[in-house]
Amino acid sequence: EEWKDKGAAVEKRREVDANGNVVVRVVKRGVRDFNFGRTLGEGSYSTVSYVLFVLAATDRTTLKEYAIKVLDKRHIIKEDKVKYVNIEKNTLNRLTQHPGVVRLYYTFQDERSLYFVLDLATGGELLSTLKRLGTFDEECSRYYAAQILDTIEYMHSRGVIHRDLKPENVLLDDKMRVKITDFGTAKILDPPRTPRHEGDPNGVSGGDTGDSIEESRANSFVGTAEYVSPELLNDKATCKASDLWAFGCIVFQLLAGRPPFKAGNEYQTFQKIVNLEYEFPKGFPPVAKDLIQKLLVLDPAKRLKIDEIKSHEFFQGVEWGPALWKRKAPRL
Ligand SMILES: Nc1ncnc2c1ncn2[C@@H]1O[C@H](COP(=O)(O)OP(=O)(O)OP(=O)(O)O)[C@@H](O)[C@H]1O
Ligand SMILES: O=C(O)C[C@H](Cc1nc2cc(Cl)cc(Cl)c2[nH]1)c1ccc(Cl)cc1
Repeated sequence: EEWKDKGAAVEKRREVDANGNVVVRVVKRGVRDFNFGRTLGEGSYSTVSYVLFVLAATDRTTLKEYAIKVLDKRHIIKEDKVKYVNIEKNTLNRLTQHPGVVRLYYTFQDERSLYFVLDLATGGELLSTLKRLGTFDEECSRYYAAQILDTIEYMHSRGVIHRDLKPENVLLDDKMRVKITDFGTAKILDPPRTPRHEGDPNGVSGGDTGDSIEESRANSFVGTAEYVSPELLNDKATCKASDLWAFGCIVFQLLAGRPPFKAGNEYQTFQKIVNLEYEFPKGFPPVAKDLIQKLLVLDPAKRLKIDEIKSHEFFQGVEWGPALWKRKAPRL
């Protein structure tokens, strides 16, 4: 069927030419500029998912490989998800300078679909690797946890709270390096319009701080049960520390092979979270246990900050910054 390409995206690239002059190359891309290949994944077609599928695709001009996420316009409008799509686009456009975030190159549309052209993460989901191996040893856990934490630090520095961090949303590239995805439910902390009252270390924004309807709708979002923070359950508030609660759950899960809070149904899982009901399996490494106990703290203001986590004994010997992304992934 002829895909009449309506809105090609335009990307401006600054390059240096043979004579050393900086030139700005305008790159226009649409559906017809790609050869579409294998299916990488299907949208979960759960309530939030408006994703039809994610396909591998090759740029016909540069032969570079991408992942192209195809969204169904009709479904988005019917499910009233326009806001999520535009949050995903705006968030990804703010997070372009870090190896740990799936990079967005172009967006375009035709009459039926919207397209996100993204980094291709050929290593699949961290969750799949974890399920295959059962648990990670300490060295592997440290490597993946460090890259995830470094990426969370970058997101927060750009005023973005992910709000749905979980092993399914941590993809791996061809060098088994972390690529965090799924920003449709992220929160962008725009510069405070009104002076926030003291004691808001992380700019907590909740339904009752007089947020606009839009924001309170965004706050009506609840992440994935096992990783939801107590503050979201108690007062519908999300803050940067909520991502660090999820981080604590992920570190636990890498070493234990299961998340700390898991019950027969969502309601029971939520009960365990707000009552901090979890226990470590026998033989759980004590240093990791100490770190997790300082992350899975009910009061978000009392949770370790990112700098304190980076200097925790669990990350002893980890070289933070660019070096972290140059080292070879430990053999799983
Ligand atoms: N950049 C990518 N590279 C490779 N595979 C990807 C990429 N983005 C997504 N996928 C695969 O496609 C699947 C669906 O994509 P995505 O998670 O964005 O949609 P979704 O509707 O949010 O799905 P879910 O709700 O299951 O997370 C993912 O589970 C992942 O396996
Ligand atoms: O910002 C842009 O580039 C323009 C559009 C904005 C936009 N146009 C839309 C049309 C529909 Cl039907 C639904 C949504 Cl969410 C839409 N969002 C756009 C196009 C593609 C993608 Cl992936 C996101 C947003």
